Amino acid sequence: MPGGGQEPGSYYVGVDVGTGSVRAALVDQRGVLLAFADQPINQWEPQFNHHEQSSEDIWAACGVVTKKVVQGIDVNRIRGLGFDATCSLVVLDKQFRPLPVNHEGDSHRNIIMWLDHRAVSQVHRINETKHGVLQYVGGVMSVEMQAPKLLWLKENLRETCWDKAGHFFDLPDFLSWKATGVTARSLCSLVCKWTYSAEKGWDDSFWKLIGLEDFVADNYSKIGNQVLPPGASLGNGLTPEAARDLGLPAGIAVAASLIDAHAGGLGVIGADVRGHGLACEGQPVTSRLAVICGTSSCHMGISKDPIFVPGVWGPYFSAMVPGFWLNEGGQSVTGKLIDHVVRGHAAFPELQAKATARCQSVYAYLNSHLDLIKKARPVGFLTVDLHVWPDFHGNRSPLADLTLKGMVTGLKLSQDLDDLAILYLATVQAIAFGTRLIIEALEAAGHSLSTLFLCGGLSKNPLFVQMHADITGMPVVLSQEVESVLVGAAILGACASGDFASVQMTLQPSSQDPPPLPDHTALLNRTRPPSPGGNV
Ligand SMILES: Nc1ncnc2c1ncn2[C@@H]1O[C@H](COP(=O)(O)OP(=O)(O)O)[C@@H](O)[C@H]1O
Ligand SMILES: O=C(CO)[C@H](O)[C@H](O)COP(=O)(O)O
Repeated sequence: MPGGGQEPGSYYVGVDVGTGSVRAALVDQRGVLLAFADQPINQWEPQFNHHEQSSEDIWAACGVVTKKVVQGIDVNRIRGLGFDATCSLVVLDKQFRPLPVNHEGDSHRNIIMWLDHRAVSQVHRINETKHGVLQYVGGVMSVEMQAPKLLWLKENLRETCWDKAGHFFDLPDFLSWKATGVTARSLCSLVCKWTYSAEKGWDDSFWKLIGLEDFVADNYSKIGNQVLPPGASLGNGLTPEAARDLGLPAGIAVAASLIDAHAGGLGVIGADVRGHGLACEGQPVTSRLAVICGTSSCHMGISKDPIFVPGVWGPYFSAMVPGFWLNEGGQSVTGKLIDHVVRGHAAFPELQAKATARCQSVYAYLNSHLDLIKKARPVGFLTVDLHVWPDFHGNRSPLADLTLKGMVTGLKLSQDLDDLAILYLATVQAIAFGTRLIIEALEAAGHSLSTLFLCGGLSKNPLFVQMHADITGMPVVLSQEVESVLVGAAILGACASGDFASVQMTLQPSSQDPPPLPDHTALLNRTRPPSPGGNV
């Protein structure tokens, strides 16, 4: 992190709220991760395509992990705190108490999760308006964004939720409010999920046209009328109450947040790759595509000028890297799809027993099993007769069609461990081909990409990484620090503390010591796609 005026020995805390768990890290001023903790979080699926969480559960999990990562250190050296989270919708009443987002009236479940697809009719009507704001979400609004979910609440839970609601937050903004009492929203969440424009603000005509004129009438106080760039310092920092909840000192700087994919993008896209002979070395940062792979995969490409890519979210100005436009491609289920396919297979109990006996994860076992059965052929050739279409939860990009479903062709009557391993491989390949389609759409619209930077839980799977390199034909860079999303969150805390002037400063590779944050080393993988044997 060049040019930082930080005190020696300063620490920053990053908190990352993913779909399945909350993670925290203690990071030093060089971007080195000193401590890590995670804690699973609850999810409810009361009916098909309804996915809910609890903001109280999530806040409690934040406290568990932050207390763990600061154990045994001098907490007075902690200078800043940053949050990132999934782009789920949190609903609170006028006194900031949770409100139910379900027909059961269970106010503990007050979050409509990002992957919830209940608002199909609402998003269809929004897209039929062809309003100008849709140009900035790839031409088609996704059912996973907030406007259709808000309309669903108004049309379906008028008395129990809508009429009582005082505050609708994106989850990253809920966390920064909970920590500071400041209701300001991050430019990242409002631009990417709520149709806010960094240049023009809210568009009254959009909200009136879709039947949510209520927000215009109260000057957007329920969805945010104070907007700050990610990394900006909020109010007087951590409140005494939040400090007790999190086990951190009151008054430390707290940053305006980022969505999780954007924190991951920030954590990897500025990596210092000098000396590895990569195509992107010496090239502008716009030649890099960050791919954040967890429950979903998000493909983050930046540009100096706006690029309109049909079916790819954005262009969003300053939503991830200040001063740059962002296009965000995505696949709604990737980690979740692999888990679904593997766990649902008849041979899964056998796989689990064998992996446990070897003290391995099921994925490490499957990867070594594929090595055994590939015989003399490269692993990619095992799927010549088995193909997966991976849109089990619709297609986010570039087809932007939520009605699409998954498909498998080439099934046989046998269901043994070999079959499971090959189906798993075909699924991973199908996901990688989905990434290739997104890259092709980005490049057709004007992006010029040469290198992938992967992070997130799936980037710990060597087969997933290798298939992405093979199928896209691009080198893949993995960060030395595997928890790059958390490094992104900690960067926010470092900026809010004033130790670093801007988020952008942390991205400039420099020859000075200490090295830029994050402290990356490139791990390279360059292979060409196999011509036969490709999946799909
Ligand atoms: N070591 C690993 N090997 C293979 N897959 C992994 C590994 N670690 C995590 N994953 C996969 O990554 C996905 C979760 O990634 P994560 O970034 O934790 O998700 P989220 O942020 O959505 O909670 C899961 O599908 C999980 O199976
Ligand atoms: O829409 C997104 C980012 O814009 C993400 O898909 C969503 O936030 C979930 O992320 P994850 O898969 O890491 O849990």
